[in-house]
Amino acid sequence: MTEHVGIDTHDAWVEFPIFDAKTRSLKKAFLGKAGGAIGRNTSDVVVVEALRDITLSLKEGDRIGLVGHNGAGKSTLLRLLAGIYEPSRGSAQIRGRVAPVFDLGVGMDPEISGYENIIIRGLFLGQTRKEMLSKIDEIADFTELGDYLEMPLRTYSTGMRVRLAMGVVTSIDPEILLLDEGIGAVDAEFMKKARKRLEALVKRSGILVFASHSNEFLAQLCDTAMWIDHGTVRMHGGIEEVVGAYEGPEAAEHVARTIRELEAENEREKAAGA
Ligand SMILES: Nc1ncnc2c1ncn2[C@@H]1O[C@H](COP(=O)(O)OP(=O)(O)OP(=O)(O)O)[C@@H](O)[C@H]1O
Repeated sequence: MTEHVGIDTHDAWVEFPIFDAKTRSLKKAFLGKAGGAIGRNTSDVVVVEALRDITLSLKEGDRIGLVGHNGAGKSTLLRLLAGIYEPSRGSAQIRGRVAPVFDLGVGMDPEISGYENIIIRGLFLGQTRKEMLSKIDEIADFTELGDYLEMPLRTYSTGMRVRLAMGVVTSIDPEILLLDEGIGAVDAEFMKKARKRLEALVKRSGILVFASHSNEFLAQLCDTAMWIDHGTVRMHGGIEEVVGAYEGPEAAEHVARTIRELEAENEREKAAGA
């Protein structure tokens, strides 16, 4: 039986043709320190091979973090999973309602107020105006933006925009949540609150895929990790193990400590609530 919510990609590639590249002498795929390989396709056009041979299977309850160098392909993978990019080779099958929290500008209008943007972003994510109106007070409370919600969005800082986007996304029950780096722009206290909502959301159903350079955030939100290296999957496993292989033992210890602290905090909250 096919599960209702799931992600399956098979040998998926994403290539960007670059028609104005000045690399006439380029014969073979070239690998730099940052970025995907630069090569040529069958029509001899220069292409950036942002993702190569990505085979990945995620099911309900999976919370996966993406790590890797600049230009490794993390954001491209999120866009592939969001259906923004089609694989140029191979296949990608996404089942479930997807909510991407990146490109914070998408589905938002800088000239209208925070309140109006909450509605607009909800519509962009497939909600009706009526549904959004019934949730708007709760979302407004969650964002803690107060009177700023009456102000045009262009007056907001990055972190304030992320608060708005997180409020909308966690209120609409997406089945697949795709988060990019940008959410690191919120302060520690808000992150704690957002994490609780995200955890609850992922528990209710759902899959989380989160690309970040912050091991702290990764440890807080994910339970497995995938190391993307020059567009390919280098390693997929427990978060501590993958961060350790990518960054070394100190980073792995930081992850382990963060997980222990979270567990202790959850225990304390449980005891206080009992
Ligand atoms: N629209 C595009 N056109 C051409 N090349 C692109 C495009 N988007 C991404 N790339 C290339 O694809 C590769 C992967 O980029 P991507 O943004 O996915 O990396 P990333 O792992 O998210 O990096 P970072 O950690 O720096 O955000 C890079 O080589 C980049 O140059």
